[in-house]
Amino acid sequence: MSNRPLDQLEATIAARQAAGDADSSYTAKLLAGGVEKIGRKIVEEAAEVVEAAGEPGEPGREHTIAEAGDVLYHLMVLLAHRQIKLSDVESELARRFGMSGLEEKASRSK
Ligand SMILES: N=c1c2ncn([C@@H]3O[C@H](COP(=O)(O)OP(=O)(O)OP(=O)(O)O)[C@@H](O)[C@H]3O)c2ncn1[C@@H]1O[C@H](COP(=O)(O)O)[C@@H](O)[C@H]1O
Repeated sequence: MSNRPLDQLEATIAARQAAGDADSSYTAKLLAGGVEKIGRKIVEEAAEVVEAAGEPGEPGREHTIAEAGDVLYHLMVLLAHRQIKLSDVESELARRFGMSGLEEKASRSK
């Protein structure tokens, strides 16, 4: 098993999903709320990371790291809810390598 923190977090989320004990696990509680509850948290945390990124200096940088952690965690819970693996998202990102974001946007409007 990989010791990459994102892989370890994915495994923990999967274990909480399997146990389904919303009384002892925040992850299980979120999962029980479905797309609506998880999505609300992602939107909330996304706004917080953007706000933190606008804060100056090292405190702002540290705050941004903490809020980015919250966004990634909640996004991973949403992926687990939809039975999507981190590797599925990585494959999608790898597929885009070498493709300019501007070119991709232009190809969509053709
Ligand atoms: N990485 C995280 C993580 N990041 C953030 N959070 C939680 O996300 C919530 C952030 O929401 P807020 O700051 O808005 O706090 P809140 O107001 O209490 O949240 P709400 O009740 O409004 O949803 C807090 O409760 C945090 O504790 C996380 N909860 C869990 N994990 C990971 O998931 C693992 C399993 O956690 P449990 O499922 O709780 O056992 C943990 O060991 C961690 O590794």
